[in-house]
Amino acid sequence: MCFKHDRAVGPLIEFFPRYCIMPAQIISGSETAKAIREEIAAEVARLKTAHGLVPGLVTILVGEDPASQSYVAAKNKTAHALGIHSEQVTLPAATSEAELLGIVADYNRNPAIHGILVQLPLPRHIDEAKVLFAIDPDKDVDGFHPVNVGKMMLGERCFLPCTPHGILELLQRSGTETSGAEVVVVGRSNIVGKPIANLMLQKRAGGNATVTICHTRTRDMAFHTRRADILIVAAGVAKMIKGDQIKEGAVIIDVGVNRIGQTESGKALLAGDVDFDSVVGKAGAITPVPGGVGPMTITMLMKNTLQAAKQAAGIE
Ligand SMILES: Nc1nc2c(c(=O)[nH]1)N[C@@H](CN(C=O)c1ccc(C(=O)N[C@@H](CCC(=O)O)C(=O)O)cc1)CN2
Repeated sequence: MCFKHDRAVGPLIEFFPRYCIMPAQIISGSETAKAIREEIAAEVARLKTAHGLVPGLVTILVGEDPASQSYVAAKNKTAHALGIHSEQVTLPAATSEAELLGIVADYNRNPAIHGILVQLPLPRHIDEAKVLFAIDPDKDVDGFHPVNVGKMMLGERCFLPCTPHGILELLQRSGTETSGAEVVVVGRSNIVGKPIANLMLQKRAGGNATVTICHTRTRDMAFHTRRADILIVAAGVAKMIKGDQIKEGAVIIDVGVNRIGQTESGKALLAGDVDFDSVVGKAGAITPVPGGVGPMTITMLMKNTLQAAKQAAGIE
């Protein structure tokens, strides 16, 4: 016997026999993001009244990738809704590396802009590292500059990359105990896999866990994923983790946003890196896609922009 992952059935659970499959708790990124955004909006309003300070963000988009266009639009819309000044620079795909570096240099000098975000991926002819390294580390609200990456590794105060930062918040606010837990990260990207593994390891960042990182060359992936109390999947492969690859009661953080088709109304049909339907009856808790980690990424960008503005103004 089984039933849907509908929280409305919660009160009925005690009447079900023990062999019933309990659905996982849904860790809602949309709800958590909403709560954090309210906190940010309140602080932005306070800064304006008390200090005449308005945090400023610039988003730079090169090319016409539809997903990137929608993420950048969402970033600007969210900034606006929270009272953060935002500017969008949209450049053709043929923009040269030198032109882009020139624009970054201009914003490095612009006192009204506290945060600079260059949307990734960049067209192939542009050296991504060169552009990210050109951003002033004090305005690097993506947390991708080596100064911030190094500080993060050392547990120093810095801008944390937005997706891993969002995952930390989701774990903390959902009451997930990470200290001493077996955490398995699937994926080793610079944006998610490497930083979240590092943060989960660190005592200071709140992780304090035992961490394993799996990747495309890992020989027996399921051997590792089945040991995880907390499984974080950022592999970019739709539905790759199935129910038989996880431990009963594990907390599953699904970072994947894969476009697997279209709905009847023409909207993109999304799937995570985790096969939600086969996992939800076995996991203790899970983030959905959409509505899980994604909304947290944009929210933590706003939090970093607020932090950048306060640091620039010398406000604690
Ligand atoms: N400069 C950066 N580039 C990229 C980053 C980043 O953090 N900085 N991360 C990703 C893309 N990304 C933000 O830019 C991002 C991805 C997904 C979402 C999101 O809200 N997803 C929704 C679904 C939205 C949809 O319909 O596609 C969800 O999961 O609910 C936000 C931001 C790569 N590039």
